[in-house]
Amino acid sequence: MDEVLIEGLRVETVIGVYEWERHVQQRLELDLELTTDIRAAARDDDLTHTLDYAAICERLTTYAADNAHGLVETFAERVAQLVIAEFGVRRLRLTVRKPGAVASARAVGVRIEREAG
Ligand SMILES: Nc1nc2c(c(=O)[nH]1)N=C([C@H](O)[C@@H](O)CO)CN2
Repeated sequence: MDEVLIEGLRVETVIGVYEWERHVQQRLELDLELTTDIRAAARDDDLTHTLDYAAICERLTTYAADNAHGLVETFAERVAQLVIAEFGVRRLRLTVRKPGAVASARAVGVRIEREAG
């Protein structure tokens, strides 16, 4: 099966388990691998037959700006379910990185795989 890719999407959001983190915006970086079949889009050269990665990036940026979470795990799960529900994605792999959370690490985060249904 084919995949539509989004790599290194930077979003600003309220995220963290500590009290001070409830009052600041922090950056998360998202990678998504979205399983789909691109053959109809390629055959007809038609965006409406595939996943519009620009539309998904815009939606996730808005979601992050409008919602607060404690754990990166919670953010990842909500984003995965949103992408499945709103964009009709059947299967995805999502990596969420929180750069700067641990000074001695380039980034920390989670990676999940989810399927519709
Ligand atoms: N597995 C996780 N561990 C930690 C998280 C998290 O979301 N998932 N969060 C924190 C703090 O918010 C930290 O990022 C502040 O620097 C600690 N551990």
